[in-house]
Amino acid sequence: MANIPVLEIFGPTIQGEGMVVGRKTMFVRTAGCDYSCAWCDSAFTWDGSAKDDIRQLSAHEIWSELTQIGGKKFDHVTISGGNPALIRAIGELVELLHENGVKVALETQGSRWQDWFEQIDDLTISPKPPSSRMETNFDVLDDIITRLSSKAREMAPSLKVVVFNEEDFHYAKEVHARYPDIPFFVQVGNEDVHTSDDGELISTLLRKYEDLIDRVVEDEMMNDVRVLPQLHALVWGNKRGV
Ligand SMILES: C[S@@+](CC[C@H](N)C(=O)[O-])C[C@H]1O[C@@H](n2cnc3c(N)ncnc32)[C@H](O)[C@@H]1O
Ligand SMILES: Nc1nc2[nH]cc(C(=O)O)c2c(=O)[nH]1
Ligand code: SF4
Ligand SMILES: [Mg+2]
Repeated sequence: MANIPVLEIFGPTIQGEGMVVGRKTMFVRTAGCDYSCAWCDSAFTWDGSAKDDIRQLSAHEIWSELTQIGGKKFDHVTISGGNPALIRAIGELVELLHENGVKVALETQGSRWQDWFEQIDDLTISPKPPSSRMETNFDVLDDIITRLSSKAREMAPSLKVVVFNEEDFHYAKEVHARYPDIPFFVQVGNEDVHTSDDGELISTLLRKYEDLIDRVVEDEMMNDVRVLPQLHALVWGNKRGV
């Protein structure tokens, strides 16, 4: 059985972002990313700083740890990273979770396709705006969206763009216009992913949330859009494992 590089397994907590915000869930965070976003809040997954903490686990070992930590207090698991879409073996984990009656969400940036995407219940694709200093390959993204849209399934993907500035907002509008039928979310960017001053961070994030709401409210191209903060950041700041 192929192994999966894992950095964190935690929960139950709530999904703090996007299409199933507020949903009680466990998290599995994989190691490794094909991007290096300037403002990544999980840079330890790819910058080498946590390389000694990476564990190569089988799907069964991950399931066993999920139940050890979460007991019977969960029926939903979110796989994030890093970019979990780099790892083919996650297909086995998705299958195992489903066999156990657990729903599965995925967080990925839309730079790589995996056949197991079609099995994901809540799939969030988060293409990266200019402030990240990453370049979106729209050929790849078009292909992913086409494949997911052509499936007559209950599962529908969503798009989530993090916005830090005017240029990012413009990028978000382009992405929404390109895929008008995909549920679209804009998310407040956290500019200070290292501070432990929760009070200061939370008031800044709430101010930025209001700014982002204002932008969306005033823009006729952004009518069918949801605006969200990272709920977990408002509750726990930059704390890891929540
Ligand atoms: C750490 S990423 C891991 C999954 C995948 N690599 C991706 O980027 O979609 C999880 C989510 O956090 C978002 N994110 C990362 N850093 C952020 C920050 N500083 N502020 C707001 N959202 C951030 C990403 O855009 C993504 O939607
Ligand atoms: N509570 C909580 N919600 C989240 N939504 C996306 C997360 C991520 O890091 O991918 C995340 C996370 O790390 N914690
Ligand atoms: S794609 Fe996701 S994990 Fe990778 S660097 Fe960007 S935000 Fe971080
Ligand atoms: Mg996070």
